[in-house]
Parts: sequence; structure tokens; C-alpha cells
Amino acid sequence: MPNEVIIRVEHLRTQFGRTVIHNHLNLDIYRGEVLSIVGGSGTGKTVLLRQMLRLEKPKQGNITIFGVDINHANSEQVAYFRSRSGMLFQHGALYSALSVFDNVAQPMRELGVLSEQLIKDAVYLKLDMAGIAPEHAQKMPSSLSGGMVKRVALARALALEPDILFLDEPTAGLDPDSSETFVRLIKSLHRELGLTVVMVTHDLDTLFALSSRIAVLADKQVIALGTTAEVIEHQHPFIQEFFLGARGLRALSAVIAQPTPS
Ligand SMILES: Nc1ncnc2c1ncn2[C@@H]1O[C@H](COP(=O)(O)OP(=O)(O)OP(=O)(O)O)[C@@H](O)[C@H]1O
Repeated sequence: MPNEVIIRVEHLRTQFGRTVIHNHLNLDIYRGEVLSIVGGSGTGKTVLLRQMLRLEKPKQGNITIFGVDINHANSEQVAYFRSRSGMLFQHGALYSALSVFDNVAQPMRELGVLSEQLIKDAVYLKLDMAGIAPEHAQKMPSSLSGGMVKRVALARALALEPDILFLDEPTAGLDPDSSETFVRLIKSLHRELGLTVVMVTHDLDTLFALSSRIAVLADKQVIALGTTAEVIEHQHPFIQEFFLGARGLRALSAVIAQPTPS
């Protein structure tokens, strides 16, 4: 179905004490797209992602995912929603006391319905999808490089074959080469698995390489939403500085000759 809305955020209000973070924020996310959320520090990008995951509740407004208002869902609907969503957190991506294998197996074991043999096969499949050779399965997170940790976390996020993948600063802390490799991996998984990806990132190279559309948060709302070309038309000072400052122009010029990702 073209342009099927998979996540709808309506009239969202987020407030901590007297501080209003979002006010009447609206956003539709389409099935199969990579929707990136950008904005200045403190504009509530991570909070919005956490609200979409039902880890935080907004003060007002609705978040509808797969047609269900997630804050008024029954336990069965919540369990379904959780099993269809994968999340790659910026920090604390892995359980340090569990091996690579057990980290990826953990969401499958939590389901309580899969045999250990099935889990074993599935874990090795997910590790392979994330580009991790089987000999790393028994390693502990502390012995892995930053890029490997991200890959294992991605394998875990994909453990239950989600429809939606949430990424919070997926390339933060990676050197440029690892970052580029990781972006390529996300891009190919997005294409092969038909995932909807919702991503928060400050990194312009990651943003331009992956995004189907970009949502810009400022003034407590989504002030611009569209392709890179559409978003940079807006005259808002944040957009002018972020996209058309020196770093933005450098990153833009690197992708200008390439086709827009689908
Ligand atoms: N649980 C909370 N209690 C109080 N304030 C909070 C809470 N969570 C977030 N905030 C505040 O809400 C604002 C938005 O936070 P959030 O982490 O979403 O910002 P962000 O846009 O992701 O910023 P950054 O780009 O700096 O990571 C910040 O000012 C933060 O301090």
C-alpha cells in the first residue's frame, strides 16, 4: 500500500515540570521509509523516540502505531507492538554480563515460546545479517570494538524480525570508516527486510546517506518535513545553520551527485 501511515503522532505535548518540550507536535511516518529526526540540543528528539517505544508517556496527544493508540493499548496489543519493534539505543547497547550470543538470544528467550535449537539457529542468522562471524558469538561485549558492539546491538534489535527499527544516534562514537560501514549495513538491511526505520541523528553523512525524509524539530514542533531538498528550502535559522553551514554543505556536496535513497 503506497504511503501507508505506520506511526501517527498527533497533537503531542511533552512537559517536564514547567518546561514544555513538544506542543501540538504532529508527525506521520510511512511504512518502508527511513524517517530521520533532527533538531537542536534539547528539542526532544530522544524523548519523542522513547514515547514512540512507549518507554515514556506524553502529557497530551496520541501516538498510534499499527493503528493502535499505544498509550491506551491492552497488554496483548502492547506485547504485539513490542515484538514488531526493534531498538538500537545510543548508550548501554548490550548487557555486559552476557555473551554476544546471549545478548541476541535474550529477546527470543523472553518470548518464552521458542526452543533453544530454534533460538540458536536464529541467533546465528541475525549475527550473519549484522556481519558478525560465528566465532565471535561467545565473546563478551567488553572485548569488542565500538563498531562490533553496534553490530551486535543491531543483531539483537532484529532478533524478533521487527517491522520498525528505531535508531538513536546509530553512528555516534564510531570512527569515520566504521560509521560508513555501519550506514551501509543499515541501508542494505532496510532494503532487504523492508523495514520502516525511525532514526535520530546529528551526523550529517548518516542523515543524507539513509533518510527518505527528514523531520526537523524546533519551536516545540515539527517545523519542516520532507526530502533533504524540500527541508533545506525552509528559512528557519536552525535549518539554515544545520544544513547550510560549513559542515552541512560539505556533507551535502558529497551526496549531491548520488540518487535519493528509496
Ligand atoms: N525524564 C525527564 N525529566 C526531566 N527532563 C527531561 C527528562 N527527559 C528529558 N528531559 C529534558 O527534555 C529535553 C529534551 O530531551 P531529549 O533528550 O529528548 O533532547 P534531544 O533533542 O534528544 O537532545 P540532544 O540532541 O542533546 O540529545 C532536555 O532538556 C532534557 O533535559
